[in-house]
Amino acid sequence: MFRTKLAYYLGRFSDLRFGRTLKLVWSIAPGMTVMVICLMVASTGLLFVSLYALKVLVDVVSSFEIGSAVYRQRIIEQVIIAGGASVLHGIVNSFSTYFSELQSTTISEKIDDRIHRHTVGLDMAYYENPEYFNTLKLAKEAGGSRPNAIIMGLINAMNGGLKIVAASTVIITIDWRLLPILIAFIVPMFLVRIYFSEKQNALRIKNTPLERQASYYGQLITSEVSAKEVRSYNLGDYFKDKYFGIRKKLVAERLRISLQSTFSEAGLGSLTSLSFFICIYFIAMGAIDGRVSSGDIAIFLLMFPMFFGYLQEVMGSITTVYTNNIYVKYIFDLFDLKSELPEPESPQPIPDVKDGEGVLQVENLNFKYPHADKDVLKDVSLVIPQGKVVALVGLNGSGKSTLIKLLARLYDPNFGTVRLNGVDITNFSLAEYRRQISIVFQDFYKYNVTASENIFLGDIRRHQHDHSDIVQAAKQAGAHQFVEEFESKYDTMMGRVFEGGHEISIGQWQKLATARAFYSPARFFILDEATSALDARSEHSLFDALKANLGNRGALIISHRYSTVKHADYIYVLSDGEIVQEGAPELLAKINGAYAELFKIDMLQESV
Ligand SMILES: Nc1ncnc2c1ncn2[C@@H]1O[C@H](COP(=O)(O)OP(=O)(O)OP(=O)(O)O)[C@@H](O)[C@H]1O
Repeated sequence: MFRTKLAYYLGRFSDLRFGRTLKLVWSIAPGMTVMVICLMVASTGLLFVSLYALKVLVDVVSSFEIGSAVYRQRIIEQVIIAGGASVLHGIVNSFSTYFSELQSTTISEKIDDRIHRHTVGLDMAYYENPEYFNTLKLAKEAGGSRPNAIIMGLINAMNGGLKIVAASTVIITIDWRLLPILIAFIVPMFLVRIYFSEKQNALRIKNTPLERQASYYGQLITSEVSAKEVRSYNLGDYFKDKYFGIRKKLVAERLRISLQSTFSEAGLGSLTSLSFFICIYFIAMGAIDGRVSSGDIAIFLLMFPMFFGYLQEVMGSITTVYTNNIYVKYIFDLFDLKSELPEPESPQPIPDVKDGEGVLQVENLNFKYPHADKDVLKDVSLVIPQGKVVALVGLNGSGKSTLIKLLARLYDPNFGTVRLNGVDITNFSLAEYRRQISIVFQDFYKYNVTASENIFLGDIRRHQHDHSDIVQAAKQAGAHQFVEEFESKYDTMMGRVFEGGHEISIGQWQKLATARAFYSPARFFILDEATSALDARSEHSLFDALKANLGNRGALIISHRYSTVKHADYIYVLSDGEIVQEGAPELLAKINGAYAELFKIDMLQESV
């Protein structure tokens, strides 16, 4: 039984990702790592020089001969060596601590940066997958400290090993039998610690989905996004109970293992005292036989707690390496995830066409969400020419927003093609293509930054905030007037998350999001219910501005409002993922089809 467990844990060691972790850390801070190792070795060396000088000092004192000048000289020498080495040890130790902290901070910041960079590069399909969120959570938790903890664990284990070798040499000179006694009593403690550390880690990993659930409920209680609903429906206690229900279960499981571990440690701890007295027995016998000097006894009494401490240091470091390795796996698992949207090896430039001839085109598109079982889009084809406003209408769930995600290349279709100016968009670099399309999403994001920056985010490649363009975009989107009314105008912080911020209405947020899209250099605008929160006058002005400033750009608008879509140049009607009708608005209004069915009531009201 014990052998099977041992084989299991040793097997887990062979699974360590030292190579990859070392490479990762080395690529980030090579010089600093060398420096930390050198300082640690120097500090250990100095400690033992000081200890050895002390032992010699005790031996010299115990072989005391009154009035001997040589004797006096030797005492002074040993005191100077021991004192000097001890002072230097303290200084080197302080620098070693500082450089270790510097190294670990640099490494965790850089790994955190890599995790964020990698995550941003992953495509939307991962956001459909709870497994991905588990990996991301564990990787983010691990990223800050664990790779460095492995390296520090390895360095500490080496350093502790050095100290043990040095201390063993001293102990062996007293009586060689002391060493196997000490080791035999301490190794079981090491194995027990690894065993419980493994148990705690396995529990953490098993409970990650539950932890995510608990933190989701925690967020519902504390986040500003849910604050209104939680209060108006009195959901605070309801979610709090769910949150604490899960937390209670998680804490109870963790504490149960901690208690088992405490019992085992208490039992094994008494073995340590036993080992001390067995050693004392051998030393006392040695003293009677004249093999052990007073210096030996003094140094053993000094050495025993130190030796025990070093062994613990090594055991602790190996446990640290072992534990952290389990979590580091998730960083590498995350780094190994690749975007499933292929980028061409040599991307084509976006083709320029004559004014007014550019076109964004969808051909026979079929699409099913990953993990879903039915097609959301079926054989969809449509054309958005430059200089025109095209509308896409349909009932809730008919597939309009999904089509936009494909136009933004957040997903690739299962079948069919999206073309820009005649070229399949998979031939362009993803970033370059996405620059051609600016979208106001139905669930656009409210950035708590200044009004100016909210718009600037539409084209961050312009290195400096081009204020006149920002104002122009705000005017087109109808945002200029309300921004100008703030004391700090465009420098006013939006939202209430940060000091001095101003909350604005949902319609005003929507105008800022639309200004962001207008600020971008895109050739096509896509507005997914971008006017849903606008009052009738603002909506009318927005479309006037859109048409007036469209120039050679094309626009696709999605709306459930007749007042919006009736001004489009061309309309597509989507029903259950299929285009069921298309044509000019006035034409469709006359035909008794899906379009007329959608806007029957609006049309009637208008004709009254
Ligand atoms: N991430 C997803 N994974 C699986 N199915 C999805 C996902 N997002 C949307 N769907 C499904 O795809 C279908 C189309 O959704 P979509 O959001 O495109 O509709 P829509 O026409 O934009 O609706 P609305 O007018 O309500 O905005 C719906 O049946 C929806 O349940």
